Amino acid sequence: MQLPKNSFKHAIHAGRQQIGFWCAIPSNYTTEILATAGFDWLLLDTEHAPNELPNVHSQLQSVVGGTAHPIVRVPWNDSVTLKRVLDVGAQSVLIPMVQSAEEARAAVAATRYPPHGIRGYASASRATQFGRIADYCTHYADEMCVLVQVETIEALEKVEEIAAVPGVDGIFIGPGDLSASMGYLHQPAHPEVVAVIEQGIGRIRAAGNRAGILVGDHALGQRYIAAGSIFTAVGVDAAVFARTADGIARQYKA
Ligand SMILES: O=C(O)C(=O)C[C@H](O)[C@@H](O)CO
Repeated sequence: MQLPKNSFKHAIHAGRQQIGFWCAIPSNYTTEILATAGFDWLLLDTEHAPNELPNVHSQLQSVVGGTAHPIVRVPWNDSVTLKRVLDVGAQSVLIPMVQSAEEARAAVAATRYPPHGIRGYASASRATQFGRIADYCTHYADEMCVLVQVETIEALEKVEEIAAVPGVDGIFIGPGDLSASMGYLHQPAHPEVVAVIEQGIGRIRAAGNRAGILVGDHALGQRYIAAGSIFTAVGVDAAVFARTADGIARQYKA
């Protein structure tokens, strides 16, 4: 068997915009619906969603055949969690709250086998198609995509150093946590936050790395894409479901 190509990684390295959607609902059923909606990538969240590894496994199965490449967000920059998520077949990971180049190096090391890192070896994991991908250990890193989240003002100050860490394929600016760190909790679209995000995207690009963001609003999405965001999540399933349900209920219950 062949190691699957990571369409998302190759696209962002080639400068092709990747439009994504955030799966906060921990369900293989909703993930399957979204995987065939036309997005380029889906974020399977285990940081802020009640989601565990067996369910991530079924979400990864549910996207096969769709258009969207799955990216798993781990709850923390933790080598054990990353090892388990990679073993179950994730080729792309998003790692929250990376505050320095040292933490970014630790994140990359957790995804690489020795001598390049500390990932533990498993002979028959789903990642290797149960041992059927004969050259997995030779080529896995070519198809591995490591995205780190920069989401505080302190981390943004060091973004060039983080961007220079080998193996960091992209830097996602977390607008919610960044706004909180700026004193604007729950105001990710505050003009000062938006200005800092636009500058951050520009600095990541200027440093030769790739920037990503999450927006809940089309105009802001266009603005960040214009600023240089190359992987852009444009909605969150739980929020879309809640707002749509609220609207339908209001039509009858107002
Ligand atoms: O800081 C942020 O913003 C993020 O990291 C995204 C959030 O976790 C959230 O808005 C996704 O629902």
